[in-house]
Amino acid sequence: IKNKRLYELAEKTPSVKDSLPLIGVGHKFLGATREDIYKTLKDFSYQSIENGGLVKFWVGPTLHYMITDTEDAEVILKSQLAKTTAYALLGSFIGKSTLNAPVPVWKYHRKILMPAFTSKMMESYFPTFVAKSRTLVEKLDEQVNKGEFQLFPYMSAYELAIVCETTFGVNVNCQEDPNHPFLVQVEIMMEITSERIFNILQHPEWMFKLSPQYAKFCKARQTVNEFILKIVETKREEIKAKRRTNPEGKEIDVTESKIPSFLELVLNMEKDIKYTDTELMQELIALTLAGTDTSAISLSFFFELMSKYPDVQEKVYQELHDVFSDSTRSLAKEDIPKLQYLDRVLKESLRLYGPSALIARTVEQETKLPSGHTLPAGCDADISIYGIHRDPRHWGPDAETFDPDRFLPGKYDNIQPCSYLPFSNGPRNCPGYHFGTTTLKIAISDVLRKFKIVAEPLKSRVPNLEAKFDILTKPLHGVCIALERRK
Ligand code: HEM
Repeated sequence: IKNKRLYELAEKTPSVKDSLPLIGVGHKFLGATREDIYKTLKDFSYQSIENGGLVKFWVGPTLHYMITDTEDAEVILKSQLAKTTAYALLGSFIGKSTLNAPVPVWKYHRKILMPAFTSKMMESYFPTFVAKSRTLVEKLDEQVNKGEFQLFPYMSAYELAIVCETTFGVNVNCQEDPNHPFLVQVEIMMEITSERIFNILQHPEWMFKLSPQYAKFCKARQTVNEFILKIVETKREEIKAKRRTNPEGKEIDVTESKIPSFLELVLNMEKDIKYTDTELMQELIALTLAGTDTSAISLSFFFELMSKYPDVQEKVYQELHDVFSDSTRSLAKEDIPKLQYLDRVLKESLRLYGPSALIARTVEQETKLPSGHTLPAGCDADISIYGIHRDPRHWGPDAETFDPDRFLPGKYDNIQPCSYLPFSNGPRNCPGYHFGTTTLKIAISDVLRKFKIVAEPLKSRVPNLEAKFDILTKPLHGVCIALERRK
């Protein structure tokens, strides 16, 4: 009786195929591998496109809508800010932080976080981005002419080094070891949690505790927590050492002239900011996850595409050569607008293989959508970025084709705002957009000037790269490429 309205409205929308009474599509997820989950979500996205942008499915008692209509997506992303149970499960390691917190907590966290992403901060981060990219090139150089190797760990270590030094103000030397324990253990937690999201039997904490993965999860969480706590302690000590008492007996920070990192800002204002030690640790883990994995995946898919399409790689290289000539200097801020082709290739790579294939919101108030459908309060609205980025209505009949020139000025100008969503949209969009794209462009410009990325080229312009659902979309078997040094 309580859910009468929900059932009434659900009846009005077509369902995905193969839905069963009571369990809905639960059977498709139970015991499924992360590759199977990715395939099922892809399949639902295509069914949503075929149905004009919206399709429903039940996972047990929870009603979901898979949305690929861009105007509907915009309304949801701008009006519904609460995240779903799936994000709450991330709470086992990030508590209630910016990424997944309920709306009132999120508002507070986001306000504290945003000063770390101003353009002044971005400028202050630039030298760190460049230094870490140089180290990345040095590390990759060790792999030249040694055959195929896994690229992803190098990309993760590069992005982790950047996040730690810029937002925490600490150099963690993780590029020395691409299999850094923090990165390995974070991956384990993400794997276990993504399987848990689609296994409703493991949603209650006590059931999860009985599962065989729980011990492995706890061990991984401990390593990650210790890594972050050590950073906080190091920083606290540094700040203490730099504080002096002025003649009026007031404590002053002698590092005032330097732009403080996010962590320094928080620790300097500890009396005003209401974070407990655990909350601060969890917020930092969330920030590290949000900043490291997304960018590392984006870079890995980008380089994989370059290995599959050598002609595109060559054009990127030619453009870099036109801008830098034979100089070995790194990218400067002023070079970015000159690299128009690189920008198009990166946009196209993020369209087809962005790290977020799906974002979800809980619909808290009944919402009428521009398409005419009404979503009931209490359902989950799943915005399929995967589907929106491949919908022929926005991207034409060749939507699946890898074609950077679809982003040429003139062609791209008329695209609707929510047709391109690698960084989401609305108040809970990605605050790290500039940060992320700048780290990507610096690494790409350094790596592609120094090396040719080699793998078996693809004959088809439809890449069909294999992927899996690990909360984010990751390459199924990593990215295996070889490197040749350019003359
Ligand atoms: C290519 C790189 C990146 C991509 C594609 C990306 C994508 C996204 C997307 C799609 C969301 C929305 C998630 C959702 O609604 O469920 C998001 C949120 C977020 N991202 Fe990024 N991101 C990237 C880099 C970064 C970086 C470098 C940082 C920080 C250093 C960052 C910090 C965050 C945070 C804190 C949120 C949560 C925002 C909120 O809920 O208010 N991201 N990102």
